[in-house]
This record gives sequence, structure tokens and C-alpha cells, in this order.
Amino acid sequence: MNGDGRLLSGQGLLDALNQPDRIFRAGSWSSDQVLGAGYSVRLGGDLLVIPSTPGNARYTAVTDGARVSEFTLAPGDSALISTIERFTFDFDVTATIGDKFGLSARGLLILHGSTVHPGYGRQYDQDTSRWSAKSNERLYFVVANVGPTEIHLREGDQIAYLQFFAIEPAAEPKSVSNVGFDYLSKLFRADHDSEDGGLAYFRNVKDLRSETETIAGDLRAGMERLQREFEAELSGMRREVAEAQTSVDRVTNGSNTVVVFGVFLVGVTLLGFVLTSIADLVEKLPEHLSTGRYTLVVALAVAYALAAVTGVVFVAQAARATVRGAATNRKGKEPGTPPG
Ligand SMILES: O=c1ccn([C@H]2C[C@H](O)[C@@H](COP(=O)(O)OP(=O)(O)OP(=O)(O)O)O2)c(=O)[nH]1
Repeated sequence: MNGDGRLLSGQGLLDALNQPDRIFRAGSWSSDQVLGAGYSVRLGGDLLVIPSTPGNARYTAVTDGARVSEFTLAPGDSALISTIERFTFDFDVTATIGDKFGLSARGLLILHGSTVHPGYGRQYDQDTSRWSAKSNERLYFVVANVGPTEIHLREGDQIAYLQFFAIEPAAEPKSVSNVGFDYLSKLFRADHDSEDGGLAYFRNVKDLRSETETIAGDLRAGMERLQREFEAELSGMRREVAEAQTSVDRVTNGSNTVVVFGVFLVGVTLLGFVLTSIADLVEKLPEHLSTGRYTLVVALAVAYALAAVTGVVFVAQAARATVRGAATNRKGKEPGTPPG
């Protein structure tokens, strides 16, 4: 292979993959994962840090040798994942790392670096002064469910796409470190039994959302309670106003009746007094009073009596109308009675 920066593809890629410890440790890769000019690395069942239960911010580390064949990420959950493939890159090969859109389309955000460096998965032996393959060097990714629904991930799922390039090796090979599973386990706080693991931003957004929903629910319940109390208060006030109005009407009617009765009494008394006076006057009239004058006096008395009786009748009718009007008003003001 000449190191001209050529993208490995087709038979050249298969040949490179098939060379023992040139790219992957033997037995850790599958030719089924070769697609176009690249290779899809798969989700491993160990070296993971995943939520203890979906939606929970407690994280569990699945160490080398343990195995989890599938797990679920609730919206807002994150995880550290590793590949099934074990890496041991020769110094004349490198690879670029790309996302799998199928995962992105499910709402899975993959945080990854850009490159697998030449010599990744190789170690220098001081005693023999030779480079040898590490037994279990994986690629690690940080993933977060930023979608609206749960995402189920299974061992063997394709998680990233690598494209390999044949390159000129560096004059002096260097060992390539990885931040490592232990460091990332600490980052995810899998070593703490506390509910503050995972990627803080997504956890905070998730917590914020659930807090906001709780507060919004409390506010809604509070508003509904206030509205109910306000309506109860309002109808109580309406009832009290109606009762007060009824009392006022009753007092007004009572006083009206008393006034009308008083006027009636005064009228009747006056009428009696005037009639008695007229009768006395008639008795005292001289006998020789002319028939014409006598008739005039009687006519005046009769006219006065008629006018007085008519007045009393008018007053009585006015009193009746007042009492009826008050009763109608009272009915109209009772709560629940439609206006007009
Ligand atoms: O998403 C990635 C990207 C890279 N690697 C591996 C392969 C790579 O060769 C090595 C170092 O990658 P990178 O140089 O991107 O990481 P770094 O933390 O910047 O390394 P350093 O600080 O040693 O330069 O880690 C991963 O495991 N995951």
C-alpha cells in the first residue's frame, strides 16, 4: 500500500481489513459492515455508561467483561458507548469518523471526535523496543437523546461510519491516547450514587421541563381554585345584595303604606270635620234665607263632599299602585330573574 492519502475502498479496503492487526483485532470486525468506501462500526455490549433506568439521572458503568445487550434512552438521557470493533491501527492508516443519519433521524445526537489516528490501539514495549497491538482498544462516543421519544439501542447497532485512508507514516511513531473509559465513567458520575449523572445540559433541560410542567400544573390548579372561590364569593355577594334590596323594598313599602294611610286618615278627618261644620252651618241658616241661596250652600256642601270622596279614592288607588309596583320591583331583582 503506498501512502498517498488514498481512500481505501472496494477490494483494497477488504484486503486492509483482512490483514491481521492492521486495522482491527482479528475476530472483532465483520465484512457485513463494509458499505461503499467505508465501514460501519457497531455498538458493543460492554464498556458503556448508561442510565440505570430510562429517564433516571443515575448512571451505571458496564465494565469490560460485563454485558448489556440493549438499553433505552429516554428524551434527555445520555450515554457513553463503545464499539464492538477493537482497534489496532497501523502507522500508515488513519480514518475519519462520520455520523449515521439513521440514528440522527431518531433524535440521537452523537458527540465524537473527527479522526482515528495512525497507531491507535498500538502500544510501545520498552523491553522489546517494538510496537504491539493493544488487546481491547475501542472507539468511544457520547450520545444523547435529543428527540421526543425513547430510543432503544441494541448491541450490534451501527453507530458510526469510518472511512480509511492510506497515508505516509510519521517519521517517529507516537502512541495515541484515548481519554478512556475510566475518565468518561467519572464524567457520567457512574461512580456516584447520585441523580446528577450524564450530560448536564440535557439533564438540566429535561429537569427544567419537568419542573416547568409541575409549576404550570400548580399554577393552573391555583387559578381554577381562585376562579371557583371568586365565583362562590360573587354569588354570595349577589345573594346579599338581593336580600338587602328586598329589605329596603319592604321598609319602603311599609313606609309608603303608613304615609298613604296617614293621608287617608287626615283626608277622612277633614271630610268629617267639614261635613259636620256644614251641617252646623245649615242648621244655623236664617229661616228667611232665600231658596236660591239655600240651594247654593247645599250644592257647595255636596260638591265639597264629592271632591273629598274622589280625593280619598285617588289616594287609595295611588297607594295600591305603589304597593304593586314595589312587589314587581322586588320580583325583578331576585337573583336568577332575567332582566326586563
Ligand atoms: O469520537 C472519537 C474520536 C476519537 N476516538 C479515539 C481515536 C483517536 O485516535 C483517539 C484520540 O482522538 P482525538 O485526538 O480526537 O482525542 P483527543 O482527546 O483530542 O486526544 P489528545 O488530547 O490526545 O489529542 O481517540 C474515540 O474514541 N472517539
